[in-house]
Amino acid sequence: MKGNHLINSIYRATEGEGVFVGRPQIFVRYQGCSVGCINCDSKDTWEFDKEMGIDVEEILDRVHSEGHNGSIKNVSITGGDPLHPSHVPHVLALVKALKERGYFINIEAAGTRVVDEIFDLVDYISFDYKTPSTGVRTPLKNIQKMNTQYKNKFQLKAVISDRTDFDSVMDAFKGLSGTESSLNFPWVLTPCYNTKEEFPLDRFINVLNWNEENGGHFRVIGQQHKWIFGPDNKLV
Ligand SMILES: Nc1nc2[nH]cc(C(=O)O)c2c(=O)[nH]1
Ligand code: SF4
Ligand SMILES: [Mg+2]
Repeated sequence: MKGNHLINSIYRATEGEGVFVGRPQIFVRYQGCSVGCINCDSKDTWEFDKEMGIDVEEILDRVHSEGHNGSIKNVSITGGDPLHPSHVPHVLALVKALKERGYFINIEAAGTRVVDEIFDLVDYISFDYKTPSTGVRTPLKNIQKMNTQYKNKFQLKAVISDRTDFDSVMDAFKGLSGTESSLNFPWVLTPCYNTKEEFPLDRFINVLNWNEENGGHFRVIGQQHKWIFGPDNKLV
């Protein structure tokens, strides 16, 4: 181990998900996740492998070189689960160092934890709403907290495998509508594109139709990188 940041990979690619789709950025992917989503597309990132430890200076060097020597200033911190308690102090140090160097930072949050010390410093949070097909739950109180504290700097992303998943997002939307004065953040539905499957055209069309038939509250945004490179490619 050469440092405390367990890192799976650092690479330049184009954002393939959510409201920033199409934007070039550098991904810093932490290694280690204990959330356990059934349909996770990056199970290779689950193990907390100490051999993958590097230090913050090395991350900063690689972010700089991957970003064409500092010309790309968008970074997305993902995983794995960058908000696992064992990653948090290291992610916090990385976020501070990147902010000092003028980077815009998005963090991918699994929806299971709201981590104020990190969320206060990053520019944007892509917060998951875990649907039934994941086997994991996002408590509504987490979304309420995001809506109160991080207005204008987060999106809610939900992977949709089937109608049950769509209905659970509708239930969350209706449940929160009763308690919140506004729900003005983007609700993004991501039609699930599993590893080793063909592009799921029928599922995609179903999600579009369910959204249209139920008030059109959500934005349906697929995983563009999987259309281009396939669902099993890494570093894209
Ligand atoms: N292109 C691309 N965009 C992404 N947005 C979020 C990703 C993730 O794995 O967290 C991801 C990813 O793996 N690739
Ligand atoms: S939180 Fe992310 S990396 Fe962890 S199991 Fe779920 S989808 Fe996979
Ligand atoms: Mg991915």
